[in-house]
Amino acid sequence: MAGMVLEKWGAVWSALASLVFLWPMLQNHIPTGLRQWLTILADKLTTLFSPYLHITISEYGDDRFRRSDFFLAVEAYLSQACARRARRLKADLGRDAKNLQVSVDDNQEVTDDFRDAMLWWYPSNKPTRANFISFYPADDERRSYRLVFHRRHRDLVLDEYLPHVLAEGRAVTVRNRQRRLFTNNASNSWNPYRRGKGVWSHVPFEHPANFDTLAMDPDEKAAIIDDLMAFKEGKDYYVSVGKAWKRGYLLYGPPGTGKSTMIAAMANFLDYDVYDLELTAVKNNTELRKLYIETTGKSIIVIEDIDCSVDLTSKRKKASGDKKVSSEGEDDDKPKLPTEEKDDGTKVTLSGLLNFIDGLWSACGGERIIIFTTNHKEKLDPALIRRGRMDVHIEMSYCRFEAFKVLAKNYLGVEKHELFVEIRKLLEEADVSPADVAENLMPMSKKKKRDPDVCLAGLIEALNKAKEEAAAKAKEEAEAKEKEAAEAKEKEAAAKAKEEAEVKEKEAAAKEEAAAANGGEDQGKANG
Ligand SMILES: Nc1ncnc2c1ncn2[C@@H]1O[C@H](COP(=O)(O)OP(=O)(O)OP(=O)(O)O)[C@@H](O)[C@H]1O
Ligand SMILES: [Mg+2]
Repeated sequence: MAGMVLEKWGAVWSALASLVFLWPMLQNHIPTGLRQWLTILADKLTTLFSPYLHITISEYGDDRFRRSDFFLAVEAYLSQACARRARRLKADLGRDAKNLQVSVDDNQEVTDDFRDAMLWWYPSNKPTRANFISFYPADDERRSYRLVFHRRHRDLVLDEYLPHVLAEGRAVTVRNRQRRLFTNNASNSWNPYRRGKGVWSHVPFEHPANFDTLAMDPDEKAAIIDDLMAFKEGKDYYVSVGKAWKRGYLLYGPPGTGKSTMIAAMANFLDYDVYDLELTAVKNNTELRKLYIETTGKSIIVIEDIDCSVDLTSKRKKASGDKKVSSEGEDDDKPKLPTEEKDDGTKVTLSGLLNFIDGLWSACGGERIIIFTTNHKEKLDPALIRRGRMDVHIEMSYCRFEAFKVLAKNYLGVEKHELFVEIRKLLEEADVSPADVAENLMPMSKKKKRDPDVCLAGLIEALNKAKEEAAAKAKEEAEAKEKEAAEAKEKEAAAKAKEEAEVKEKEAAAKEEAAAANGGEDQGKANG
């Protein structure tokens, strides 16, 4: 008996299973017209009986290139502004990892009211490719939010509520923003699922540098701050002159003069994210462009030691000639690029980099600052650093007295000291980097114990040493030059003497010949 019942149910299950299995095929056999009509009918019935309207906001727009700003705003709005109304919350450490941040849990519906209108938000995760297994969820999940509301609130929602959500969401994002330091290099090594995708990985940006502690000429510093302010608030200006909202800075100078520190100070001053672009890790121009598109607005893109990253010098003709090939040449196995570039082990070309800085793509997505640093400005291709690409050239030079005063104030808390006069003189005579000066002012040994007298005396000693070394080096160089000059002179003299001897020899030979000829003539005459 039990067996019979089981058998019956078994039959029902298998019938159901085959229906489920066959449904997609059956669907194909219903004529398209009928199917459309059925869909419309179903929609009509729903609208007739359900007074609710739906709006869907999906993560990626139609272009599928960047995440939709509106989606991000909705996410922020829901996680913050509506958190109190949700039942399931999640908590995390917020900005600076100090305060707790509570937000709506994933997949939790949220109710909101706006001017007495009730609205419901439903999040959804839709896999884009159902039969594709990936360990990296962000890849094949497409998220969206659905907003449901009564149709009598239609105008209210479209005209007022959604703009309100956008504005509020953006404000929340700004408030909660933990500034980040991105790199394109780490992604290739530590996360195997992202290997080779050319995306950025990030850590919180926590560099403490700021313009107050940056040692340099006060006037130059003020000019830079002015420039940054003008940039930050210059949106309308850039629109009015028809330029992309971006600015390039070239920081050049010897090692240890504060180039990297300056970048951190700029980022802290502007409250921007930093993208540290490691050019040697970029495969080709296409990847470079991809990296650029993935950066967000309000960011500083940095390429440190640009002269060392890729050999971009003196290849411009070659590179721009190959512009088309290289910008589309993603295929690694096609040896289309010039051989010099292959030697570097990298295929980012100068033209690719120029496009990166001010090509059409560079205007996508908000304000950006691009900074190059180098120790050898003269090695760079003029095209790369011409105004318009690198708008401001900032020289970070050796420590002079004005810069020293800032360091003394930071490290020792002194603004005046009797030793300053001597230090001033020595700083004019010796080229030392701020990093060296700072090292001398930093009382690491217990003996110094932050005693300004001891530290400054130590600095004077170091400066004197640097001066002597510089003098010795200069002397050595001068001697070498002299020696070279003397050798050259000697060589010249020898060459001249040889030449003269040769000339003399030739002359003598000519004379002899003439004499011989004369002798023959005389003899002839005598014979005649
Ligand atoms: N102008 C400066 N003001 C304050 N501190 C400085 C300055 N220059 C250098 N320093 C100190 O020296 C250290 C090294 O400086 P930084 O890394 O900025 O030099 P850099 O110019 O980037 O050198 P490199 O060319 O070798 O990259 C920093 O930790 C910083 O504390
Ligand atoms: Mg540096």
